[in-house]
Amino acid sequence: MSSKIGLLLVNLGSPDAPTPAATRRYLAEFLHDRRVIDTSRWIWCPILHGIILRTRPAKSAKAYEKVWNEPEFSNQAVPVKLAPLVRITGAQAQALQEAFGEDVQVEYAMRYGNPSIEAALDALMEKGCMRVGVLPLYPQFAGATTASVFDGISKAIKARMDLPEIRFLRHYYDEPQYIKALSDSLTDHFATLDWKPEAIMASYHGLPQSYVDKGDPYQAECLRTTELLRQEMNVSEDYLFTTFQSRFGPKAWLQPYTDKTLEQMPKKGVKKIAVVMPGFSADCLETLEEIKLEASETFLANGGEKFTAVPCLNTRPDHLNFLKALSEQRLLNGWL
Ligand SMILES: C=CC1=C(C)c2cc3[nH]c(cc4nc(cc5[nH]c(cc1n2)c(C)c5CCC(=O)O)C(CCC(=O)O)=C4C)c(C)c3C=C
Ligand SMILES: [Fe+2]
Ligand SMILES: [Fe+2]
Repeated sequence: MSSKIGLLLVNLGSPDAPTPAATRRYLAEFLHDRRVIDTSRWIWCPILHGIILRTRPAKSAKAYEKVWNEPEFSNQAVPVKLAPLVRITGAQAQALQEAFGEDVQVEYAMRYGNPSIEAALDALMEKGCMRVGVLPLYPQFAGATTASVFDGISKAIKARMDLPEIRFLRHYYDEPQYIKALSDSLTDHFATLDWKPEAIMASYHGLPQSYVDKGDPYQAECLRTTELLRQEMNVSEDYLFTTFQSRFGPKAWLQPYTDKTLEQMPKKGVKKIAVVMPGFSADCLETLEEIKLEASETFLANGGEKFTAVPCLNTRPDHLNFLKALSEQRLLNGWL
């Protein structure tokens, strides 16, 4: 007898509330993941417990507070009291559920915090889904994100006597429909401006350089994403280029750094810039606070005149159509 089919969307996760206590719980789970921080626990745990978890939660909670209700949604069932990333991922899951109808049960989960992977898998199995496709919502593969979702799935099913059949998507950075949606999102966003960007910065979340040196394909996939977008838009390397944001700690991360590049651009004659963030499938702290609020200030304080952050693909119809086709073709094929 054929069982029901489940689709599980997974993204990174956020605190349950923009408070120091909730942010501390979230950061403690996140920053204990060896895929995220590979330093020996003898060295890392004293730093994490003694310094980071004492200082960063209050600072991060303030940052979350600034963007908690952004972007505003008017007509969705997912409550506004959730963080932007969780809310948008919930809205994506809801839209995909409506698009699939009875054929596929769609749930969403966060790698850290709530709703947990365990709860989402429980929900799918309770609905009788013994075939589950897992779609990590990271276009580019990284050990710290995609592989960590794989670990999260393994951990969630560890104590189960019975398992569903599970398929896992590794990345989708080079899918033509994704590149086209990015390009169209730029066109649509530029149509809302009364000025024309002189350059577009494609800013991706950073990663320690050492992870790439040990074989992580993330940097190459980010560079290729920008190249494909450049081809789609028919623009030059000077006009559309890659940088890496969200550096954490004293080690070298992937370069060029987004903030340092923004400081230099006005001196090089670029005074009007747009930033697109193709590595984020939903707006979150790193796009709304770090780029839309902080990076724009950096650019303007250094002689820039106009700055705009392009919204992530979020619940754009072309993004949802793409995620549906991607799931059908690369996860659920032969099951439907
Ligand atoms: C400390 C190491 C970190 C690595 C390595 C890292 C990789 C990485 N992260 C994302 C995507 C997101 N990260 C987000 C927040 C965030 N990231 C780190 C640290 C690392 N990320 C921290 C400590 C935080 C929390 C916020 C803070 O205190 O600064 C988010 C947003 C979460 C939200 O709630 O909105 C995303 C998304 C990728 C893609 C990646 C590697 C490629
Ligand atoms: Fe610890
Ligand atoms: Fe991160």
